Formats: sequence, structure tokens, C-alpha cells
Amino acid sequence: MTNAQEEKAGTTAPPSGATNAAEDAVASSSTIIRHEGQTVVKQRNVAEVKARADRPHFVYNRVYVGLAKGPCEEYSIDRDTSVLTRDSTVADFMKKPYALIPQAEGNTYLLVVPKWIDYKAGWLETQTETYNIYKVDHYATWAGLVPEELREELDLKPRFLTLKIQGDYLVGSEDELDDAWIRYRDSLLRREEGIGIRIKPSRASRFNLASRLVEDGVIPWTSKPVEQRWKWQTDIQLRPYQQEAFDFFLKNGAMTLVYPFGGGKSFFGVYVAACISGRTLVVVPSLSLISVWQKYIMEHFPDSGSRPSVGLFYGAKKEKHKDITIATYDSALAHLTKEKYELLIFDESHHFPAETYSRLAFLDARYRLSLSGSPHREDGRSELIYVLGGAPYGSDWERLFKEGWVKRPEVYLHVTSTKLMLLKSLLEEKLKGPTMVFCDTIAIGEDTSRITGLPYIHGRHSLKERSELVRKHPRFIASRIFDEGIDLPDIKNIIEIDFLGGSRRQQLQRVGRLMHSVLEGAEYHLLMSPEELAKYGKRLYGLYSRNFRVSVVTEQQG
Ligand SMILES: Nc1ncnc2c1ncn2[C@@H]1O[C@H](COP(=O)(O)OP(=O)(O)OP(=O)(O)O)[C@@H](O)[C@H]1O
Repeated sequence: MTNAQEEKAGTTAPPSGATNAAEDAVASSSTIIRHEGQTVVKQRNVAEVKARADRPHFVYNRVYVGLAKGPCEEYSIDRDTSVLTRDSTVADFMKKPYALIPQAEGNTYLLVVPKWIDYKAGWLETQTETYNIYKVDHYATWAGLVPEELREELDLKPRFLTLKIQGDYLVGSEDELDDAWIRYRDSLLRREEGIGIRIKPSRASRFNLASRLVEDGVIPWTSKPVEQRWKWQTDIQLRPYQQEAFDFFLKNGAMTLVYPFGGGKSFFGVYVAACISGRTLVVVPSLSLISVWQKYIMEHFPDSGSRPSVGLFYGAKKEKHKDITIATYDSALAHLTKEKYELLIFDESHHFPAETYSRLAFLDARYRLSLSGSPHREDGRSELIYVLGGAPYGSDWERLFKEGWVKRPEVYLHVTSTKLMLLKSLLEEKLKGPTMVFCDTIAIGEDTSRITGLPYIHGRHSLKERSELVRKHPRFIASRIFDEGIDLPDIKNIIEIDFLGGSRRQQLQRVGRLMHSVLEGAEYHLLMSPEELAKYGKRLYGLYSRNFRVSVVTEQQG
């Protein structure tokens, strides 16, 4: 419903049982007192209210709280209740319709919002019957999930304003160095007058120091302006929002770019590799993403111009002395940590868990670019994304939607005990056009393939087999190898029948595949049993945080 419709609904159709206001009010007039986003508080100013002797309690229906869907609110008052108090209470509530609870670890708050209020910020942590509870921290701010006014209220400032890591030293103002000496003592060696604090010589100390600083909201690196060389020619023309990111990269030399899915992060990476023209290592989490990068590079360094040599580095192939090497995280970690590069690109950089891939931080490179559409780790180690990648940039999802660069697909949640039957009916009767079905478990995928006649693409297929199958079949089943980064612009529908428990990131990433679609009316259908919904319903939280509308389809409707 639009705001205008809501207002109309509120004024012309009081809820059943509500007493007509005119009965009780001697004089009234109507004004909108607040109008913000989806929320409208409509209030009639009541000059006088007469309680009638035959009706000690009456319904006061003159404060309309127009929400996304709900009817206008009713307030029951008795003869002792002051109408003005009621009005100002609601008006005050609407000025700040949430509670903020600071958490023990500092720099983190829980934001508690009644569900009927259309206000969100940060990561949706949990839901009760009546409340949404969000976690708001530095990372949420960097990911563009905290509205300006809330940022001011929370005062989520970095703990230190001047500290930076410069070579082997931590430098900054004398006051902040005094505090840092105590706070990060484990990683620091000695204070040196007029220079700063010498960091302990081990790589681990340096890494720990950087992690602690990032946790405290400090971006610890001194910027390293980029020298552009443009030895290779690319035909990519940056979009305006990518150009802004490029300017930021040129200034900083290390950057974590957090645009929405399909916003062109990998494209941007290819452009950056062209302007550096030194040796580049692109690290990706899956074989499928190796093909995406290979395709983008082949297509956008035209044959006619000077072209970089490209090497693939994973289980079956080990081509490392090339201008651009595309490697999996595992192979890079096992074989490439002693190499030197001009530029490192970490794609889907939320994959840096604490103990393993984080060692990639020690790769030697002059510039770094880290790319993620979901820069949040449910294990709480989000700082690593920035420690490895660099200063955060980008991320206003709404801007990209509004300007029409990416589209938000419709999401339908089907709660059903007969998934396969519903899948067949969706495929055969309801959904037209190219369709991908997500199914994690190999045994279920194979059964589904037998029942539907669609091919099942999974990790045992080689890169070549995967692209052949996708090319030949407009409808197919895929395992989680297609969760992230895959660019399939011709897919119209995605149906998900089997998934990784309550993973919000997987859900968001899978819906993100449809944000690459160039077709109108793309639809995402998630099939869950009632038991799965009860246990894994939090899968949907990432979608709610990003303003996706999820329509629930019951068994009868489906
Ligand atoms: N500058 C550009 N010019 C033309 N097309 C672009 C540009 N940037 C992005 N695109 C289009 O957007 C599509 C998605 O881009 P890309 O794969 O880089 O997105 P992404 O942000 O990396 O997505 P994901 O987060 O899902 O990995 C590309 O296939 C391309 O068609």
C-alpha cells in the first residue's frame, strides 16, 4: 500500500467497532504530523471530548499510525485519560520508535524495534512475535546498513582517530599512543621517542594489531596512492558509482568494496587490474568463480589491444607466472604465499576465517582490493574482511536499486510438506523461462534430477562440464557451487529446495544470483517444510535486513 492509500484507508474506513469520532469530539481538524518513509502518523487535533454517561469507556480512533500494511490504530481511553497526553505519547514514540541496548563488548548495540514499525539498521539478529532485534556495529556502518541519524546518536566513532600502522611502527598523536601502548601491549615492542611504537617483529603480531585496531573501528593503514599504468586496454566503461569507487581506490591503494550482488564488483576488479598492469593475483572461493573471472577478462581485454596473459591456478591447473593469475583460496594458500604481486584481489572476501585463509594477509602485494556483497561473518570475525582487504567503501544498496542498475527480485516462501510435488507443479505449470533449482545434498539432487528430468550440476563436474551443461539446458539443478559470484543474466526464476540450515549469507547470496538477471519479473521461490521453517527461519533475516519483501505462500495457495 502506498502512503497515500494508507492515509485514505485510515480516514475513510475506521476499523469495525470503532466509534465515530464525531460523536465524541466537539471540534476536530486533521493534520499529518510526521511523514517519514513508509511511516505516517496522522492525528486529528481534538479540542474537546465528551464522555457519555451511558458509555464510560469509548474508543478513541483519531490517531492513525499508517504502516506498511496494518489498519489504523485504535486507542481505548476512559474518562480520566487526557487525550492530549495520549496524542503526545504516540507522537513522542514515533519520533524514536526503538530502543538501543549497548553491549558489553562496546561499540556494539542491539536495536529493538516493534515489528509494526518500518525501521531497520544493521544485521537482523533475531525476531520475536512482536520485535525485530538488530545488531549495529562498525561493520554494519561500513556496509551501509546504518541510517545517518542513528550513526550520530550511537556515536559509533573509531576508538582512535590518529593511529596508523606505518612500516614497522604504530604512529599517531602522543595521547593516543599512550592508550595504545596499554591496550595493544601484546603486539608492541617498545616506544621510540618522536617516531611511535615499534611493533613486535613477527607477522602474527602485526596481524593481531591490525585486527584489534579494526575491531576498534580504526582503519589502520596509511594510504598508498595508486600509480596507474594502463599497459593493457579494457573496453569496460565504469558506471558513475563505480567511478566514485575507483577514485577512492586510487587514493587509498587498499579497499574493501561492498556493493550489492550484481553491482559490478568483479567487473570493477577487472578494470582495476587493467590500470595497474603489474602482476595481479585474483583469489576466489570456487572453481565456478574462476570461470566468471576468466570470462570477464577474455571478453573485456579485446584481442586487438595489448592483452594480459591469464593463468588458472587450482587443483587441476597450476599456471602461475602470468600477468593475471586466478586461483582458489585453497591453492593460493598452499602454493602462492611466497610470490610477489602488484595487485591482490580477494573476491567474496567474507571467506576469511580466523585460522586458515587469514594467512593470505601475508601475501606480498603493493595494492589490495577485496570484494564482497555480504561482508558479515556469523562467527563474529568480520574484522578480518577489512584487515585483509583494506578501507571499506561503497554499499548503498538503495541507490543502486533506485538508479536501476540492479533489480530486487520477488521472493516467495512456500511452506509445504510436499516439496517435490510443489517443485514439479512450479516447473510444469507456474514458472516460465530459464530456471535454476538449488539443491545442496547430492543424494536429493540426484533424486530430483530423476524426477524432473533436469540435469544436476555439482562439485564433481569439471569447469568445462559445468559451462557446457548451463549452455545446453535453460533449466537445471545446481548444488551450492553456484551460490556465489555466478553471473547468469538469462535466468528468470530460482527455486530452492535444499539448503545449508539457517545460513543468512547463503540465502542472501542465492537470491543475489537473480540480481544478475536482465529479464523482467524475476522470481525466487524458497520451499521449506514447516519443521525447517521453525528451525531455520533465520535464513531469511539477511533478506529482511536488505529490504527484500518475502511473501509467504501457504500450501492451499501454492
Ligand atoms: N561498468 C559496467 N559496464 C557494463 N556492465 C556492467 C558494468 N558493471 C557491471 N556490469 C554488469 O553487471 C553484471 C554483474 O557484474 P559482476 O559480476 O561484476 O557483479 P558482482 O557485484 O561481482 O556480483 P556478485 O556479488 O554476485 O558476485 C555483469 O555481468 C555486467 O553485465
